[in-house]
Amino acid sequence: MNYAKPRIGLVGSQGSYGRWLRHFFEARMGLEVFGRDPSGETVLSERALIEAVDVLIFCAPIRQTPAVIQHYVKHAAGIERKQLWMDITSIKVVPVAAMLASQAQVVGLHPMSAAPKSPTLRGRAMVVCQARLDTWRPWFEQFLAATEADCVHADADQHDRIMALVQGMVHATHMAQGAVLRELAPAVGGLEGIRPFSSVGYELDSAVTRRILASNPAIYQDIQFENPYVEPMLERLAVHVGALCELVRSGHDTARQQLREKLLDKSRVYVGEQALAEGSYAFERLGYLLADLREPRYISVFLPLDRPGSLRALLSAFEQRGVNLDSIHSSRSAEGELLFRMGLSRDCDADALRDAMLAIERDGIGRVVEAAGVDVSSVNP
Ligand SMILES: NC(=O)c1ccc[n+]([C@@H]2O[C@H](COP(=O)([O-])OP(=O)(O)OC[C@H]3O[C@@H](n4cnc5c(N)ncnc54)[C@H](O)[C@@H]3O)[C@@H](O)[C@H]2O)c1
Ligand SMILES: O=C(O)C(=O)C[C@]1(C(=O)O)C=C[C@@H](O)C=C1
Repeated sequence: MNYAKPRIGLVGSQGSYGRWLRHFFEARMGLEVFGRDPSGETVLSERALIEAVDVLIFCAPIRQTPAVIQHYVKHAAGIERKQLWMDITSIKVVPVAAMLASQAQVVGLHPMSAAPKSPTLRGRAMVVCQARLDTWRPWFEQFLAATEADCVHADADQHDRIMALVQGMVHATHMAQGAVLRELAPAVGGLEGIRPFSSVGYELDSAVTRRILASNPAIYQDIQFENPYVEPMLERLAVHVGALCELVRSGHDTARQQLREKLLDKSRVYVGEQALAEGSYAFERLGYLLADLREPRYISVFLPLDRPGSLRALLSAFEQRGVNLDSIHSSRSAEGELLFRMGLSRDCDADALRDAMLAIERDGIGRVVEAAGVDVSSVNP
């Protein structure tokens, strides 16, 4: 076993996380990566893949993963004894138990986001279920540090119970919102007709719903069906929505009182004052952020030089020309490129802005990626 520079095997190497992990291990950790995937990477047989690697990672679809792992356990037949096997499945009990049937050391992982466009998992949580870890521990610690994820340790059962709430409940309620919108929105102008009426809450929920609908449907299907703690959660959800419907239908003052007690007062006490205040403030801050991002006058600039002072140089290009900025956010393009997005005040002078944009390009401060809401058509960055 090469504990210092292990060879990595990816089962499901052509999928969205498989491709991200390959790049991560090669570019961030300098490791050699081998893969197998029925859609496009079949040079190595299962057995040949196991023989070629020190660390094997399962990143296959949720529903298929337990059977895929069992298949690899059978093919390995003991040669995996000194290896480390891991998986990144959104469910943990069954895949981890399947890996434990091998003789390898075993860790279950669950990154709490889709494969990011960034090279690491910085700022995202990752659940770590250390099931059988011994000689691989030092390398494993290095690996976790390299991911830059906010790691939280749990056993597999605790993970699945918590995910019924963090994922099962959030996905279920938003899939239901999608279905209700599909049924009721057409009568009130459709989604475009509703948009100008948005509250912050609607905008946030609508973003979650659209994210789910835009993503791989198998993930959302499998999380509902494969996590055994989801069904009891759905029952509670149905009880509360059903009860609310009954209360509203009855329309009595006592029903109003019951709504307040059951769905507001009791939960308010449960959440506690401090968490309520923090959540309420987070909502307000997201509201300001959404307002800034909705601002129709803005420019987005990519700063190629990641070094102290480059933001100051950018800002001084505006300052020197008297261009007033309403907001500034570091953000990412849809392709994952780090950008500074600056909201421009309503009285922004187009000539001064054009001049600032030319200076940003000419002086090598940055690249203007987008300019909107002010006519700067004569600029040719
Ligand atoms: N996408 C997310 O948001 C996300 C987040 C965290 C964890 N995960 C987990 O990562 C895993 C992969 O998700 P993804 O988004 O990359 O899915 P994906 O569908 O993009 O990729 C899965 C890959 O597995 C391959 N595959 C199918 N059967 C296989 C087999 N028998 N052997 C080897 N490969 C096989 C498929 O061809 C596909 O390329 C899932 O278990 C999922 O729960 C996904
Ligand atoms: O789309 C995203 O970025 C997600 O966070 C996807 C999401 C989720 O919605 O919980 C979906 C499945 C994975 O197990 C982890 C995260």
